[in-house]
Amino acid sequence: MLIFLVGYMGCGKSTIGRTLAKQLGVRFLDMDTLLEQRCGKSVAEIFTETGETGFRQSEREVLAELTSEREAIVATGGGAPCFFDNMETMNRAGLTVYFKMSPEKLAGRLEHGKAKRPLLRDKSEEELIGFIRENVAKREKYYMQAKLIIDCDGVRDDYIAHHIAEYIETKKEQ
Ligand SMILES: Nc1ncnc2c1ncn2[C@@H]1O[C@H](COP(=O)(O)OP(=O)(O)OP(=O)(O)O)[C@@H](O)[C@H]1O
Ligand SMILES: O=C(O)C1=C[C@@H](O)[C@@H](O)[C@H](O)C1
Ligand SMILES: [Mg+2]
Repeated sequence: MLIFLVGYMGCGKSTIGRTLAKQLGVRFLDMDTLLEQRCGKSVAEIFTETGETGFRQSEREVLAELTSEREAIVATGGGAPCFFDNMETMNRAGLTVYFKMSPEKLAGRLEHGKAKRPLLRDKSEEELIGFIRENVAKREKYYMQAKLIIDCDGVRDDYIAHHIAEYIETKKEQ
């Protein structure tokens, strides 16, 4: 099965995705990493050199290539589902899972990881929570189109991984 993990920056797509892929014995792919390899630049450099428009275009191309994978866990870019018809593309190609997390929790996690994330890097500590609140509110209509929605606030990573594994099992039985 091809599984796309979606959600805001910091919700744990890469961390949990890697663990889950190991558990299920399938490949783990990270869209941001694939994009960096393809462009030979970091996400931050791609934003600086081509703007967000260029970044979203490359992101879309990476996603198009990924849809031909048969079995993998994909940690998507935090904004990927919210541009073009990307969410529809993922829903057609496989299982989509939204890691839903409150802006307060996300801000706490992202305070120290701003440098690598171009949309956050110029935000002060005070601005961060407001920006995340507004941005999540705009994006949720896309994230909520995921086939499986997991409320991740106060939930341990291993439980989230277990929940997804169980969901896949029940789908196989149907
Ligand atoms: N269970 C956890 N508890 C606290 N912090 C965590 C937990 N899991 C991950 N983090 C931290 O949250 C940050 C984001 O985690 P991760 O990179 O997995 O998120 P992501 O959804 O892939 O984000 P992005 O879309 O920016 O790639 C990291 O700095 C990581 O150390
Ligand atoms: O939420 C976003 O728009 C982003 C999330 C990251 O995964 C990267 O794809 C990039 O920093 C943009
Ligand atoms: Mg990630």
